[in-house]
Amino acid sequence: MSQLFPSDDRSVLCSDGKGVRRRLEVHCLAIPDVKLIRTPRFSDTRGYFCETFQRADFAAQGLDCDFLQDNQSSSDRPGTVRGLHFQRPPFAQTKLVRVLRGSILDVAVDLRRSSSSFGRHVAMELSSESNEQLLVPAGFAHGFCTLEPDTVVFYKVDQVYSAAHDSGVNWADSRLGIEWPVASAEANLSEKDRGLPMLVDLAPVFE
Ligand SMILES: Cc1cn([C@H]2C[C@H](O)[C@@H](COP(=O)(O)OP(=O)(O)O[C@H]3O[C@H](C)C(=O)[C@H](O)[C@H]3O)O2)c(=O)[nH]c1=O
Repeated sequence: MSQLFPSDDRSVLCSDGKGVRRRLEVHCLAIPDVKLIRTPRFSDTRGYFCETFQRADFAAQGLDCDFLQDNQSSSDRPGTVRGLHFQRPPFAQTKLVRVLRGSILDVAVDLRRSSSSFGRHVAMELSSESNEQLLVPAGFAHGFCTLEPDTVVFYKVDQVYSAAHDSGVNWADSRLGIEWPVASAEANLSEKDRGLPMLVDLAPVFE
């Protein structure tokens, strides 16, 4: 499990109309381009409220995200694996991932051939209670394994779906070194995902 690096000192104090101070936290992970994001949660006797994305707040942290589409998936069983997916250029997607119900191990694999972290990954547990989101830039394959029944994942993407550009790498590729919380034989996944290539067999996609 990746350790959180100290967030750089660009955490932003953003004020709202009521003068209430709130802080958008952006933390670098072991691959710095993948960010763990915490947005403020305002709790009271009813429960909580939080803004989960606000373009200007993100841009003030150098995260200029122009999201075009929202996605949501629900997985009935723990041990359900979706991924590792990406869209090839020019439909490559940056994703902002959060969990609405349940929990996941969220994984991003660096596919940028010129990157010093090519083939390496970050893995981060996200849950509906953690108030955390993962920002996965274009150039990464993304996938997750659910840790609880009835887990709902919501994510914003900055490029629309293109079936013709949909691609992926095999989640069970041992060379990736991903410590999944489910054995390959027990995982629940699509036939499409079972047939994805190992990284060594994947044609170069991202420079
Ligand atoms: C991604 C997507 C899919 N679809 C259709 C295509 C299929 O008929 C159906 C299921 O698609 P798929 O099996 O690719 O769904 P997941 O396995 O949840 O894929 C997603 O899971 C991993 C974690 C990701 O990061 C990707 O964003 C995304 O590929 O939804 C659409 O109509 N629009 C879309 O944007």
